[in-house]
Amino acid sequence: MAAGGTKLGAASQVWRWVLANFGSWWFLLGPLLAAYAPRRLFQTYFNLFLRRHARRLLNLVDPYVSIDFWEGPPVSRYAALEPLDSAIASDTTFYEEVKAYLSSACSEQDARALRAEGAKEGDGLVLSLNDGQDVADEFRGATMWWSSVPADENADNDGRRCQRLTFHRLVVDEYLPHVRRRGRDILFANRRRRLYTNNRTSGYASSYDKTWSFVNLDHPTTFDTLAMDPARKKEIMDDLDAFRNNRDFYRRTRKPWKRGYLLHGPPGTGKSTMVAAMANYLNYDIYDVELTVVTNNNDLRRLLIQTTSKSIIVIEDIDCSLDLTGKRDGNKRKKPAPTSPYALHGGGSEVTLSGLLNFIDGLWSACGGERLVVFTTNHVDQLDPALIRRGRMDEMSYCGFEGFKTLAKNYLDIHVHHQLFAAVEEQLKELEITPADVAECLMTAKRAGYGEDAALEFLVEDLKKKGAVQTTNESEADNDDDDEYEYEEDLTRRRRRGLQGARAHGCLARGLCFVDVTALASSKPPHL
Ligand SMILES: Nc1ncnc2c1ncn2[C@@H]1O[C@H](COP(=O)(O)OP(=O)(O)OP(=O)(O)O)[C@@H](O)[C@H]1O
Ligand SMILES: [Mg+2]
Repeated sequence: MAAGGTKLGAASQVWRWVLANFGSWWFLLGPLLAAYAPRRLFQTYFNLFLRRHARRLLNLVDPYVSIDFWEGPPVSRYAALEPLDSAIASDTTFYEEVKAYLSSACSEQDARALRAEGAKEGDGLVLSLNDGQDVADEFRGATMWWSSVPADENADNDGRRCQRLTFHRLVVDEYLPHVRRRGRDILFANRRRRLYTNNRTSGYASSYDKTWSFVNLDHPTTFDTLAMDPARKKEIMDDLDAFRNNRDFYRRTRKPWKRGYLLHGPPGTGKSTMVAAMANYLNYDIYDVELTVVTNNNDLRRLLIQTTSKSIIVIEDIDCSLDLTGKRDGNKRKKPAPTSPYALHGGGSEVTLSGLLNFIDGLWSACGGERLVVFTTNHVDQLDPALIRRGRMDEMSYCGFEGFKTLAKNYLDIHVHHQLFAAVEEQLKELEITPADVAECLMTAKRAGYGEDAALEFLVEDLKKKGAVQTTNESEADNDDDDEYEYEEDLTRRRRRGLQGARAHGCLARGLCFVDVTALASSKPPHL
């Protein structure tokens, strides 16, 4: 934004006012003409002749045009200049985008009379021009003038307010999309984030069905409080940054702007926590898709098409919700058990993983959205390798010593080294334990009112006990492996073992891994 816009504009403002009102000077003749000519004749004369000539004269000397942006639904033809690819675009108007854009202009300018309003969502303040004020905005070397039109000038428009842009007509096609994008970013940053969940679908599309319900998202987890190896954490954050900042790359390569993750690991290793950290880091909404209440691929399509940009679409426990064989030749799912949620629809859900991936690739190639798709599972080995080419896979041992240090900071407020850390490190080397279990242990110590030393001693003792249980469980597991392989039985058995192991004894944690679901993100920015 150019500084000193009001000074620069004073002379030219007067001159523009004179020119802009030139046509209406002829109106001074109005009373005379009205006295001696019939009223209709006078009006025709005024409209067809004087105004047209005044306009021509004005065009000769003034290369500027102006556009008014009215409060309310979009009124300018420029509203359709680019696709509505923002989460807030669907429920905001061009006027609001302009106002948000000008709020940043106003705070940088020396405009003297501003109007402050609370943002529609969130706790932010939106500053806007007070009536009669103006600011100048510098864009690619050209100056744009914004002014707030006084309410009484808009008497014929239901008292709605209006922001007026005066500009050189050559730059409008680039400038207005820039204003919209920047305005949307500001509105987006000020909004309250949401956690959406899908409602049960009826099996046939109806305009009365409410597809998504939401609550405000207020999850405290950030990457700072996430217990994992710092180097891996940084890699993931860099990956997210690269995704967010590579809009042009995705546009240039005609790839849908999306990225897929598969988070897998035993219960309690932090998969859901990671999704919350991602949402907080990117400032995205979360769409938590419950596939078991989606009847078929049509309903799924309807669901996904209503998600907005800048969002994370999460499908938890795909091993429990989808046909994981990846077969593309029809529905190969086993007949659901009577107690299964699929049975609720009579014929069972027809949604398949391959159908989902195909749809996501196909449809979202057509809409330029900014979306992360995250799958979670406890049984990654059940996925068809053809569906998941492991372009990038980081395995992390869940509660490594570095992860533990984060938990010690979160739960015991220990920010520097402690003498008992060495003992904890020693135990963690021997033991595969989930952060959830370490966190639970520290919480127990906290609830008992232990100080730092006592809490860490309690943890070391607990880890020793869990180490002993883990050794026993592992030898049992070796015996189990000799059994004949049966998918259904194995799934149940391993789930039971996983719950007992990870939740009760903290064992068998092999770590959360990040795998690119390359069917979702078949093209990556070159630097990744
Ligand atoms: N890496 C971690 N960092 C910090 N806290 C963690 C981490 N992992 C787990 N926790 C704690 O354990 C709790 C359970 O973790 P979470 O629900 O994310 O596990 P999950 O892997 O999604 O388990 P499930 O497979 O059962 O869904 C969380 O509320 C959090 O407090
Ligand atoms: Mg979870």
